[in-house]
Amino acid sequence: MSDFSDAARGGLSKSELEAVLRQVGHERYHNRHPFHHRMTGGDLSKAEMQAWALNRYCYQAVIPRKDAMILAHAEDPAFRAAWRKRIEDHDGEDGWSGGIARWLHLATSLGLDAEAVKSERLALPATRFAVGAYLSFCTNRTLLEAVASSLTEMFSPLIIGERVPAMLAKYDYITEDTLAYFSRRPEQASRDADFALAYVLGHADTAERQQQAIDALVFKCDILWAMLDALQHAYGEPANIPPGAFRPEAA
Ligand SMILES: O=C(O)c1cc(C(=O)O)c2c(n1)C(=O)C(=O)c1cc(C(=O)O)[nH]c1-2
Repeated sequence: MSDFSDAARGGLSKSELEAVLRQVGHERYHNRHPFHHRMTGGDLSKAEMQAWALNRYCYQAVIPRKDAMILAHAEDPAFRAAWRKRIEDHDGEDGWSGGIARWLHLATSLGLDAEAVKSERLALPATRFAVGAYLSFCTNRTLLEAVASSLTEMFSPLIIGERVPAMLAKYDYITEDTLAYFSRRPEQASRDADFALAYVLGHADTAERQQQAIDALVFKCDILWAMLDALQHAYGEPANIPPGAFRPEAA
């Protein structure tokens, strides 16, 4: 396992920087998390699956807001034209015909109440803090760092490829319809990650900026990791459900 805090020392070529970024994902992406392994191993209770969907809704809901922050920081119209597709993917034409609506469908297919999910009231405190940290990172850091923080999407087709077949095989209450959200994501994520990676490789033109890009991706892996830590701590064995958070009987 690497400490990436000094990875750009002396400056890297574009291909070396790309290799470091891919190594960050290889070592730190949330497909390495025990909660993900329990999910793909068929070991989650239905309550844990519901808690995952309910908490993950908060992440989905913040994505277009952080992308709007990125748009606001971008001075190049061509950049904005490319990046705004991400907001359209999540919000759809009318707010409820894109990815957020499909995530809500996933949650309600698991038996959750749509209004309870949308209210985010029952999410874990750590989920709220993690998601809020992502939004403020993209608000307060440079455009390069915000774009680099989206590069976890380079690895999301991998985790989706692990998750979807396992969920269909191991949980009898999960169907293709439940998981419709994921059918479009790998293609969208590859398009978005290719664009973001080209931007980062083109704009991280000093050792300092390269290190900022690496740190941003490490930070984002930490966000995703912290969200699964919180789920495991709250709903795994023994359960430690914080006051006010989702309880299975209240679903
Ligand atoms: O299923 C996943 O594990 C996963 C991971 C990620 C990610 O790596 O950030 C995203 C998504 N899904 C996703 O659906 C999504 O729309 C998305 C947007 C972003 C981003 O940072 O802009 N990440 C992700």
